[in-house]
Amino acid sequence: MKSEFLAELPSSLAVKDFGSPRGHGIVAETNLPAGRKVLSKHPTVMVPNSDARNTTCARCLQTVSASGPGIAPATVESVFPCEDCGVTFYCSKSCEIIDRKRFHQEECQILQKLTPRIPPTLVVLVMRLLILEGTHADDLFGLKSPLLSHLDKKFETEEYASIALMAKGAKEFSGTKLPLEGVIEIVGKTIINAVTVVNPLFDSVGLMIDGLIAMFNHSCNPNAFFIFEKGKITVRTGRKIAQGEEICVSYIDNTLALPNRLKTLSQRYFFICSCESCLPPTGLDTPDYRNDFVCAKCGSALHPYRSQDVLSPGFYNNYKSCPNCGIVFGNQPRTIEAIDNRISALKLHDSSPIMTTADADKLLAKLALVRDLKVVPLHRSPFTTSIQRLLTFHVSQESLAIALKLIGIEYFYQDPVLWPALEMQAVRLAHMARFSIVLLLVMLDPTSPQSQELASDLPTIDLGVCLWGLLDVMDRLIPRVYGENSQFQAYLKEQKSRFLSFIGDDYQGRFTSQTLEQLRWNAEMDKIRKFSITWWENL
Ligand SMILES: C[S@@+](CC[C@H](N)C(=O)[O-])C[C@H]1O[C@@H](n2cnc3c(N)ncnc32)[C@H](O)[C@@H]1O
Repeated sequence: MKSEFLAELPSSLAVKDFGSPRGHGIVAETNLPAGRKVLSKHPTVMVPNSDARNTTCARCLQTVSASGPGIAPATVESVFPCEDCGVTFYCSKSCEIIDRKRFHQEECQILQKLTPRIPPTLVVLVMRLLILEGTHADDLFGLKSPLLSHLDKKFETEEYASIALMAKGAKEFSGTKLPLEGVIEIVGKTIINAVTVVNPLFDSVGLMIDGLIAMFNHSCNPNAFFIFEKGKITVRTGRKIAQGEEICVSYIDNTLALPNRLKTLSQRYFFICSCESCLPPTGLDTPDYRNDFVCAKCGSALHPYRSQDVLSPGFYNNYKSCPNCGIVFGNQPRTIEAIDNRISALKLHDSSPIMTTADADKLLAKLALVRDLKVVPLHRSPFTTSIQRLLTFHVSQESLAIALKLIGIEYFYQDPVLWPALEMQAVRLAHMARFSIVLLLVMLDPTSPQSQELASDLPTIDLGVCLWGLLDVMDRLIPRVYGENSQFQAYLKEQKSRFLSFIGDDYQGRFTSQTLEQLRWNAEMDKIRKFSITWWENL
């Protein structure tokens, strides 16, 4: 496979053709240890989310604050608008000059005409690709290469109609000379190959596309992950990878149970996953806890969903009775299929992407109904995904009391089951960071109604010890996950000094001179666990 963008592939990696339907992927050319940076580059094209353009630099996607004041790590002090269009913002003159040269010169005129109706993020991304297409003969981002677009599968579907519509818009706005079919192909490739850019707390800040990065295939049990800092995307190994092994990342929320993952991947990326977590069992598998249910009678875990043909109606048949207490689940209502149907009928994620307090309350009430089925463990979807959504909402609203309750569920009942090893889990770090920030906000403003509510519910807890322990554990983990001198580490240090200056000189020694064991960190944290689970059980 020859393409300009492949020139940037380091010698420790190679492109391999796996044939149809998987296509190309990246394999290790040497043994790689866990935590190794395997690739780091500025993506070919990035765009900030449309609703965050005025807080995000269009060139490097660093933000003033991504979601909610005081919560998300602000990676730049300020951004300023382009003087001509006023729509695109930059963090520095150098970002503006580079961006203007590559895209914005042309894009600026388009945006001036379109203001105030700025197209959706994906269309802006495609317009930027079209600008590059018009100015570079080389195949900079793999558009002329065999990158998959899956247009054949979408033809005559609703998705195809919406792709054609987006392509029409992008063609018209950009004034490209490419025929419509060519633009449709680019939109198709963009949908399959674009990557969501997130900050260290996993809030989405924009979209990017890059030919080389697009070569990484998906696994529901990935051995590598992406991180984004200072305008660059970096691929790091999450565990040891042997020479010849494929390097895969996860495209989706991989806390989902198998049927939900398959559905998401086929709807969003148009493929049936062939990773080890989705393939038929080998007989040597360890249980995949994401697929668990619980026997309502005896409470023991059931590990279903390892079947020859996961998409057939017979898929659920191997779980008709509890292997522990022997109770026969019968035809209804407790077969796994029936449970899944009841959960789907609740339409948990029917609400619009913008959540309101009423939506959040409704979602929580529906989750209580799922809890009452007594067969879905807390670490299984839909709890994982829904609790994430609720947390993002409540943290952005600074509803700290409910946020802390939800965080307790996530931290004590979901993460340790789904990601038992703390090391190399960017997602666990993100959750710990969010946990620590919520605690810090409660402590910084003890007179707020939210803090008062927590103080009356948790009168005997030492929040300072809980917070200090989290910061301490993260301090040790961040360099392994993000590498040395990361922005995330600097952000964490800032939080540590905020905390230390808040408690004052007289008390600092208590924290800095004692181990977490001496501080009885686990015992204090356990109070948050009990507080959360009691709230959840009585919801
Ligand atoms: C971002 S591209 C990855 C590069 C792609 N293999 C290619 O040759 O262009 C995503 C596409 O690769 C394929 N793919 C990625 N991961 C896969 C997996 N685990 N199982 C099957 N196909 C996969 C799917 O066709 C998917 O839509």
